[in-house]
Amino acid sequence: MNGTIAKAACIGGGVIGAGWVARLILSGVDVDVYDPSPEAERVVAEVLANARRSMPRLLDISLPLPGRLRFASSVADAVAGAELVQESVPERLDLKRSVLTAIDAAAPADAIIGSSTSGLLPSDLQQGMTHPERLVVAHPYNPVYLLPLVELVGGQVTTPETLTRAQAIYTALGMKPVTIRREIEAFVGDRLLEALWREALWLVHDDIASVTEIDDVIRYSFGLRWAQMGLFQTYRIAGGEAGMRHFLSQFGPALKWPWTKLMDVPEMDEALITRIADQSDEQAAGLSIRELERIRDDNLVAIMRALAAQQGGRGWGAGELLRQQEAALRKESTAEPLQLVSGTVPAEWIDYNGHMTEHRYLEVFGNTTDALLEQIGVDADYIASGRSYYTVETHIMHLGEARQGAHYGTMTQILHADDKRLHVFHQIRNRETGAILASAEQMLLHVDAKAKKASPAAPDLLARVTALAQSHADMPRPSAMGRHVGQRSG
Ligand SMILES: NC(=O)C1=CN([C@@H]2O[C@H](COP(=O)(O)OP(=O)(O)OC[C@H]3O[C@@H](n4cnc5c(N)ncnc54)[C@H](O)[C@@H]3O)[C@@H](O)[C@H]2O)C=CC1
Ligand SMILES: C[N+](C)(C)CC(=O)CC(=O)[O-]
Repeated sequence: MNGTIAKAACIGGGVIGAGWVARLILSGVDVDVYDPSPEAERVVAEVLANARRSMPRLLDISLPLPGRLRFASSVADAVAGAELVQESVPERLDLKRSVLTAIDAAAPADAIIGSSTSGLLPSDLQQGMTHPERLVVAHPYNPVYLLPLVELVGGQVTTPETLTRAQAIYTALGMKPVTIRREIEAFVGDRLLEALWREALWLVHDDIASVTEIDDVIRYSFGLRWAQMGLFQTYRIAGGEAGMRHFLSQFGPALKWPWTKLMDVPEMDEALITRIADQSDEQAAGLSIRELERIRDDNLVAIMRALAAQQGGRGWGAGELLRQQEAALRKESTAEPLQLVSGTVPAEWIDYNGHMTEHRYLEVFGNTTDALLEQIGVDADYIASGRSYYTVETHIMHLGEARQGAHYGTMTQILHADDKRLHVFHQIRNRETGAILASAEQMLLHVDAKAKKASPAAPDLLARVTALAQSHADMPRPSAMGRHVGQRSG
């Protein structure tokens, strides 16, 4: 089922609601927001600015053109025409019931209603709704515009069709929906986080460790492990060659030892609050929330892009999801020439002249060629069969400057393809101004990597690349085609 939607409504535009707005807008969905707070527009604008800065850097392909953002005057005004309504008001059952009832009364009959609740039961939220069958808990993780998980939890009267439709909608937003089999308070993620949080509070309460020391224990060890393998797979490995069964037999008894105070939680009195807050202030070292958010976002993008580069470029974990999202976006891209790679010029690409340095252009063109090869079927399996393409010639022309933060996109035209040669013309353009920043004419040769010599491409691959070349045959030939270095223009 195709879950692409055109319009959504976000009721509540705080930390999480604004994150939903950002993910939806940058996924090309029009969003109406309703939030009575006078601060809502500012908060949404600041979170959206963070998302515009980071979300495009996750992928090597352009995100869809952004949707339209509008602030509505009421719930009814916001939900008109919405296919998805995402509720993100404060975690109070009475307030959520009241808001969900108002949404239910005004939303289109086929709209899905998702609640961002961190732990309230969907069956409790459904009380009082006229159409409770369309309510599903859709619990995200902060920042919503970068972390892909959304826990889907149905209530007693949520229909299977609602869950299926919700899966498709959130998947189309580039997310990883995980449907929890039975409702339980705090679902899965927050129950696990709550266990860790309670223990951490005791450690601070009993002055065993400070907030910084606890955070360092997490981020220099299992925090890194959990970013790519979770808990069980990590412990399977920890069991050595005998695997999980050995791990359980060896470490199972520890579960009976008094290692934990989990069944208890320290009194959150003023003394403990002050101690935690003071230590947290010291840990923040003067950085504002927005500065910490940008550091967090840069780190998350780097981790997820690193995961996307694993397994021969097929990706692992959250990185594999990024590759799947890129493939889905490429299928939607009917534009000619091919738009294969996009991104935002990061600070580390800027040289002493204050603009994007030259080798980064070759990096972008190289990524573009890789994306083209992936699209025509030169994937890990094809390469494992001992065949590939080598780039044998590149002529790059620098036509404009790219400054830090510039949003760029590539365009690729196939100039010629035969059984051994693939002649392409890439361009990098500024996606906001349309200015062409650079071009690269490349000749690729299909090779038998074992014999180290040119060889004919596999018939099905040749058919695909020939068809692509034919679809580009009517495009105007680039004026720079065939130029040599130093040739006068005109
Ligand atoms: N902060 C977090 O890390 C996460 C929070 N959540 C859940 O998301 C929901 C919202 O939490 P936050 O965004 O953190 O809270 P928040 O306090 O940052 O935002 C709540 C927003 O709701 C607005 N609001 C209050 N009454 C409203 C009404 N009647 N109609 C429309 N808007 C109204 C407020 O003005 C505020 O902007 C909660 O259910 C929370 O458990 C879920 C995942 C993570
Ligand atoms: C603290 N919290 C319960 C609101 C956290 C969540 O619900 C999920 C998250 O983003 O950690």
